Amino acid sequence: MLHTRTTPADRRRAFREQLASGRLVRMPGAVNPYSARLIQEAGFEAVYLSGAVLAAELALPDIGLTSSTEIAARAQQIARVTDLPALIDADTGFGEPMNAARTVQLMEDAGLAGLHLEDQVNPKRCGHLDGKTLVGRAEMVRKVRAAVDARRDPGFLLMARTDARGPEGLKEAIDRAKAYVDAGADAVFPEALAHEGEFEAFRAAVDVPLLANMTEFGKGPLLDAAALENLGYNIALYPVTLFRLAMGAVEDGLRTLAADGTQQALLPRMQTRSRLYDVLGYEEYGAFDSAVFDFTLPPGA
Ligand SMILES: C[C@](O)(C(=O)O)[C@H](CC(=O)O)C(=O)O
Ligand SMILES: [Mg+2]
Repeated sequence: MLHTRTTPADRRRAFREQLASGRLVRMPGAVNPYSARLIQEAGFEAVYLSGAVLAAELALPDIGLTSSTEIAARAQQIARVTDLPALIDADTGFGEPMNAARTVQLMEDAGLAGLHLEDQVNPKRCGHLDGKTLVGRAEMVRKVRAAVDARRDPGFLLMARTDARGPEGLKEAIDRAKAYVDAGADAVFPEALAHEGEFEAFRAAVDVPLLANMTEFGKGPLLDAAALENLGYNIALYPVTLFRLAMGAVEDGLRTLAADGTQQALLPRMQTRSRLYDVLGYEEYGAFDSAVFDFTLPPGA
């Protein structure tokens, strides 16, 4: 009811334990606080806050237009309603190393379990597009060091993402990942690996927990959870999956509503009123005031 019963420290500890367990952490991207509760209820281990989704929900492309304070505010709303650890996509850290340092503290304060920073220049782009440009390795190392220095809770996970595979090849991606780990990154996100063999090579070369980005319509294969666990990956990321599903349903629904002049045909595809109230824990609010839950819903509602 109302909010989570766990503290950010509890969730950071749980996340570290999950990553050390050798079991795959399945991490769908939330589209809003409500969907974070659905992710938890469906039995997933962690929640992601995707930069692409945070931008798209503001009807913006994923090119680094959102600000750190803007996404921290959204992150706090999401972290507040789930007991799952939440990892946020902090893009390039929103500027120079000192901006990345401030971003770390904002995300700690938002109650998240960790963040990732990537080595693209600004304006950045989706990691699965062509034409990416990277900052120099030394500059990204400075950014990672600044993030590590700024972190106040050692439980907060700092993940480095390298976008090098596309523009510079697998070897450069591995070398950069190692440099970022030496600079203090706790985990690595190798973006846009092309096939299973590359996932394997990356795992063999890098010693820290690894994230596998299973984004749809991208450059890589959609490996299933069993395959990723066998490959030794620690996190399976489904960053934009719920957003794409939800928006697909919204578009279909709008077409039907416009064509039929009524939403009658859509009812079987809708979440019902009673299911909505279940997810919200509506009934439990009667513990504060019995008058808030003293009604019955009609059958089928
Ligand atoms: C993971 C990602 O950074 C995101 O913002 O969710 C994106 C996902 C996408 O655009 O499909 C990325 O891979 O760059
Ligand atoms: Mg992103």
